[in-house]
Amino acid sequence: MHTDLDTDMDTDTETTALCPSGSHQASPPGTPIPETDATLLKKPEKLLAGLDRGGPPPAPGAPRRRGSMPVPYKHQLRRAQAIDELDWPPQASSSGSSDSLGSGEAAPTEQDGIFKVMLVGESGVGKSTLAGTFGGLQGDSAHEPENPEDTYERRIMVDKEEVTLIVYDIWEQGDAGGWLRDHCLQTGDAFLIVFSVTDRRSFSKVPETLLRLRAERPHHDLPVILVGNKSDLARSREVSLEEGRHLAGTLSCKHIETSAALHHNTRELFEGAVRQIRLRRGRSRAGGPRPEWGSPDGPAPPARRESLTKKAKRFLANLVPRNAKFFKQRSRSCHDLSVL
Ligand SMILES: Nc1nc2c(ncn2[C@@H]2O[C@H](COP(=O)(O)OP(=O)(O)OP(=O)(O)O)[C@@H](O)[C@H]2O)c(=O)[nH]1
Repeated sequence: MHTDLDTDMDTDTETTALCPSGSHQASPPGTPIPETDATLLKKPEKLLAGLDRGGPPPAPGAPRRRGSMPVPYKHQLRRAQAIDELDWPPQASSSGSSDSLGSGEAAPTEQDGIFKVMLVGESGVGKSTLAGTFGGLQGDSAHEPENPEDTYERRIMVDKEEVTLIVYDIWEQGDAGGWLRDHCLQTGDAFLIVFSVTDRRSFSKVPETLLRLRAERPHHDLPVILVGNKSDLARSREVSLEEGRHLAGTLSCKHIETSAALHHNTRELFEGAVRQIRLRRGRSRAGGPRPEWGSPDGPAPPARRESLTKKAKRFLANLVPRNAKFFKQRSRSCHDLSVL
């Protein structure tokens, strides 16, 4: 059982700094900052603003969102969906700000300092609790936060560089979540697919979620981290560490186990997500070495006419690298979030 509270993001002022809401100014190193300084985006408008920050202008001809449309807030999702599905068609995959990450285009903008991380996964695996630990709430398995938020924004130091990390906990299960789920998949710079190590079903859903993600953003080299949460519940464990790592290796993802309740590895997780995004941004800016088209790390080949069956076959083949040596390398490093 892990009880290493040193990993608590909120207590480490040496590498983690917060700033007052909206100011985005770095705090001097070592300055203790109260939890309330974490920027909590409470208003739905802010959720949208965060999602769209630095995003592209709407595509010409795309229908504008009506002012009367209910905001896409977790708790208003059913209403939003009932209004009009066409109100927000998914953006063309090549146009999103995040989408340029894996395209190999060097376009450094202010967006470079903003990292959008999406928590996805089955219900009850601990997404909100993880988000809460990032946002400065106490992860306590005995108490649900009274007003859990959906989005948390903080300025943090990662490898001596300050970044704005926005963590979204907006993933919804079932039909009701369709609209927001699609937007979530289109917007994230990195994805944390959370499962509970005490719930094998949540683990078995991981490949499906990843397939969906990669299908949604086929041209992009998206960082994905499989997060085995609730590692503190040793006696109820149904998924071993090895199984988690093996799946991550097979799917060419990263893997980490966390306990949101004990704040174990939560800081490593969020900092690791930032590093994974940075590594890809750096690679695309440096112009190489880029992964080959169609490799699990790389973008898909340029558009060409291809039958659906061929596309599906190519997509599935990409999930499991053919080269055994490559596969071994990937498997070995899946738990190291500071390397590609
Ligand atoms: N023991 C333990 N309990 C946890 C941990 N993380 C979350 N929980 C508990 O698991 C339950 C579900 O956690 P949530 O954070 O609500 O899970 P979720 O994935 O956000 O669930 P949905 O909102 O339904 O999608 C809560 O009772 C949490 O307190 C953990 O690391 N260890």
